[in-house]
Amino acid sequence: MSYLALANEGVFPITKDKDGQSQSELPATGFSFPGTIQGEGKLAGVPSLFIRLSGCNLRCIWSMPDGSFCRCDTPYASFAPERTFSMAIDDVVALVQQNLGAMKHVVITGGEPFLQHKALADLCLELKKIPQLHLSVETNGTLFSREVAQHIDLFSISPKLSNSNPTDEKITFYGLKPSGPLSYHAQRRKNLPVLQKFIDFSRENNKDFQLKFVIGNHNDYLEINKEYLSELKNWNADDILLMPLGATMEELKKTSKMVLEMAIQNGWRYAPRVHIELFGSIAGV
Ligand SMILES: Nc1nc2[nH]cc(C(=O)O)c2c(=O)[nH]1
Ligand code: SF4
Ligand SMILES: [Mg+2]
Repeated sequence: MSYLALANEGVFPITKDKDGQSQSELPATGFSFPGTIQGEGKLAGVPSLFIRLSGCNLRCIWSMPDGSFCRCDTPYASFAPERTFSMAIDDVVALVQQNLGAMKHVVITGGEPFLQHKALADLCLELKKIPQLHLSVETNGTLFSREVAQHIDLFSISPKLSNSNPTDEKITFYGLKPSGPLSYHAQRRKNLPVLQKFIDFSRENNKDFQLKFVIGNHNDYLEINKEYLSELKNWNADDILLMPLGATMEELKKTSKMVLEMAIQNGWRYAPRVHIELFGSIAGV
C-alpha cells in the first residue's frame, strides 16, 4: 500500500475520523459539519474538501508594492515542514468518504502535490471511484505527470513570476540559509514545456485548467504577456486569472485594487481569495 506525506491540516475541514466517529474538536471553520468553499479560481464558492500534501520544490518570497515582503502562505508545507505525517491512501480516501456529505469537489493542494506523483496517482484513481466526484489539483506548474493528470478535472496552475524570487535581501530578512530549494527557486519557477503539457493535456482530454498568477507588482502584466502568454499556445483569456498577493486581509487590501485594474485592462479574470475574506488567515479553512 502506498503512503502520502500530508502537511498540518491534512484532509480538511472534517468532523469525522476514517471510521465515521465524530471528532472531539470542531474544524477550523467553526462549523459543526465538514467542508468549506473553494476560495480561489474559477470554482471559487464551490463547496469542497481539501487535501494538503507536504513538500514544495519552490520557495516563494514576494515583494509587496510598499516594499515589504510576503512569504508563501503555507510555510508549513514548504519552507518549514510542520506537523507532517504520512497516511495510507486508503485512509485518506476513507476520511474523504466519511466527510464528503453533499459535496462533490475535492481539491488536492500543498506544497507541490506533483512531487509525490506516484502515490498521488494512486490516490486520484481511488478518489475518482466516488460517483460524480470532481477533482482539482493546485500546482505551481513546474512538474507534470500523465498518470496523475488522467484523473484530474481542473488543473489550477499557479506559475510564479520573478517577483517571487527569494533574493539575498529577502533571505537575510527572514534569517534563512540560502541552500536547497531557496537557491534553485529562480531557475525552477518558470517551466514553459510543463505549462504547455498541462494546457495540451487539458485540451486533448476535455479537462479544464486555469493559469492563476499571484500579482504583487504594477508591471506583472508585462511579464505575464512576454514571458508566458506569448510563448504558450491554446489558452483563452478566461483561463488567465490574476489573484492579489497577500495572506491576510491587510495584505490583500494593499494589492487588490491594482490587480483588479490589471485584470480589466488585459481582459483577464480577477480572482479574489474568498476563504480569507470569510474565515481570516488561518490554516484548515
Ligand atoms: N478554502 C480554501 N480554498 C483554497 N484554495 C486554494 C487553497 C490552497 O491553500 O491551495 C485553499 C485553501 O486552503 N482553502
Ligand atoms: S509554490 Fe506555493 S507552496 Fe511552494 S513555496 Fe511557492 S507559494 Fe508556497
Ligand atoms: Mg495556497
